Amino acid sequence: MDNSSESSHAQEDDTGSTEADSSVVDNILDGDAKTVFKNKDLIDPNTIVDQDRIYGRDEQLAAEARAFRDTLDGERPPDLLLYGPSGTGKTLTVKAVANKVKERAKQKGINFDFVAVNFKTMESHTLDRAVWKLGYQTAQKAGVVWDIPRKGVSTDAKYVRLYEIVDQHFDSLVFILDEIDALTGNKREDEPAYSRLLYSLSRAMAEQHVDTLISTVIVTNYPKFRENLGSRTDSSYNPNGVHFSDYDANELVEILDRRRDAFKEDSLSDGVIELVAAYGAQNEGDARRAIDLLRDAGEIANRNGDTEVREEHVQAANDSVVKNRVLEIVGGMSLQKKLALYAAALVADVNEGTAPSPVVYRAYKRICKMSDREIYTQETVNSHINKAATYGVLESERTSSGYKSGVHLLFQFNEPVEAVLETIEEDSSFDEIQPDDVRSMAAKRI
Ligand SMILES: Nc1ncnc2c1ncn2[C@@H]1O[C@H](COP(=O)(O)OP(=O)(O)OP(=O)(O)O)[C@@H](O)[C@H]1O
Repeated sequence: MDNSSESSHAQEDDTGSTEADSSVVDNILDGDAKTVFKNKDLIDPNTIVDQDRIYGRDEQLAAEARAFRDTLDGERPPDLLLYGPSGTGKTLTVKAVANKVKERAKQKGINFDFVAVNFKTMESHTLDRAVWKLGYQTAQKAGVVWDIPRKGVSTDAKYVRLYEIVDQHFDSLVFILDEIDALTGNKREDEPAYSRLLYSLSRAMAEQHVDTLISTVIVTNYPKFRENLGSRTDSSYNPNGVHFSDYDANELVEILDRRRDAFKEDSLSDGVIELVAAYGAQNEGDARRAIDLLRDAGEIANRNGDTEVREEHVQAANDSVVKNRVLEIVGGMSLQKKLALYAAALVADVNEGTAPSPVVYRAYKRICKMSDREIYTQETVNSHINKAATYGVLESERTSSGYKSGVHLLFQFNEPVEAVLETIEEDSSFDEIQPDDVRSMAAKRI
């Protein structure tokens, strides 16, 4: 008690004093850990959960198990191509099966392992960088030092060291290559880097670089990447395709239900899982986003000192996810693009989420006058708004119905209009604009 009054004193006397800060920290660290979580790992996006927590993917698990079974017979497993939208269990299922195979292989004295690499997260998408990363991860799995610098060593030399490690440490190895289509390489080269990488990996055994049985599993949202494979890769690379579709709300309920024990008993109130699943289904049926939302709701409950996660925590978590998504897109826009989008959002706000372009242009002109900005042509304003469409904030369609001035564009918001408005209004350049004035003008003209 005394401590807290001392600390508030310290803050008044000396703003930013470390004394005040450290007592806030001490209070949190010394206090009882009040948390709704029991086993947070279960809702960590990187955890590979056991098979009994994987829902509705029997067909895919079976296809993967059939392929990997060959390892146990001393054969090279066929290459796999796992495709489908984000967060649909591609990585989870293949790693779960690979872990099982690893256990069984060990019992048979076979040294099997898998090396998973995501190419999207690399800062450069060249073949050289990809081979370096593959080598680095493989060395980690083998428990040896990857002694090759990123620069100053040829790509060939990197391959040589990679194959040396593979050959010395594994009887059978699967490379799980996530988002390989990001590996575009140098634009001047006519064959994309991923095509060259696949070719090399598929030829490693035939060219006797290794005795290890090597195969690949490609995980992608974009199976069309195959159309750009070079002809030699195309003829040597024939994976078994496994499709993953997105989840509906009921499937997400089943998935989330199997992670209930991430929370303490009775700390998830009724309806929470269903609400998270409903938001998840709106978010393209992506289980990752649904699990993240459930965890975020738990964090909010913790921050509020609540012992139970309730629907209001889920709503708050979802609002913040939506706001961050909108901020990511809108935050990077130029002022003129923001003015155009703001006009569209204000019109949509009084018209159930849709905005006809002629009304938007009037609203835009009014906004520019209020804030003393240069007024661009209608064509430019439409094209500025269409830019937001490419990021998925809204959709635009050409129509001649529903509004008196002939053929025009109709903008339909995908993201909640309030989130767009709130995000733009945080920019101080918008302070002089009176949104209600624009809203009432728009309402009269629709
Ligand atoms: N059928 C399922 N049952 C249980 N959990 C699932 C299921 N599908 C996905 N998940 C969970 O959702 C999250 C995302 O899954 P995963 O990483 O496998 O997606 P992905 O299809 O590989 O996505 P991306 O294409 O973005 O790499 C993980 O936390 C995973 O555990």
